[in-house]
Amino acid sequence: MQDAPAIRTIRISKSITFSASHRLHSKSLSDEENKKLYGKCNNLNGHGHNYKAVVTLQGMVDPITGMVINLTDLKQYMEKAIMEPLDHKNLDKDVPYFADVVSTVENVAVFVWESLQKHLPPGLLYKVKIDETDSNSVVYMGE
Ligand SMILES: Nc1nc2c(c(=O)[nH]1)N=C([C@H](O)[C@H](O)COP(=O)(O)OP(=O)(O)OP(=O)(O)O)CN2
Ligand SMILES: [Zn+2]
Repeated sequence: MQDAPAIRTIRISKSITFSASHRLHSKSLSDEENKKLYGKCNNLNGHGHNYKAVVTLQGMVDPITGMVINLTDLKQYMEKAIMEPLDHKNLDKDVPYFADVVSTVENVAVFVWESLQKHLPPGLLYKVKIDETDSNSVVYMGE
């Protein structure tokens, strides 16, 4: 008799890049306070980034398919949840979520998490990492 196959938990990641412009500005602060806090990032013209989003899922490896998720399917979910709403957008003007939420990289990560939760099969999302520049990045795990 054969042993039952081990049920293993794996974390699997896929990354994409998207380009977007934004301006750091809080509606809860005066213009002067905004300028003092955000400096050049509060300039009216805004500025752009090539963001990188790394999405990590955690789940069981299906013993039949050998997969936690088909990475081709994950790519489609990321297109819907990340590329469609954010790529080549002005975050503050084009994305309703950021109308009253400051478009920091922290809040971009929360947006991406919440958007993915609407598109992915339940219970799989583990971690979202957003690189805003080569030197600035955040990790959000839904806490
Ligand atoms: N907590 C946060 N602080 C800042 C954010 C942010 O999203 N969260 N964003 C900015 C700016 O928008 C900008 O994206 C980054 O600014 P900065 O790090 O000063 O960028 P530089 O390219 O000039 O920095 P280097 O480290 O020299 O690459 C600011 N703060
Ligand atoms: Zn910025």
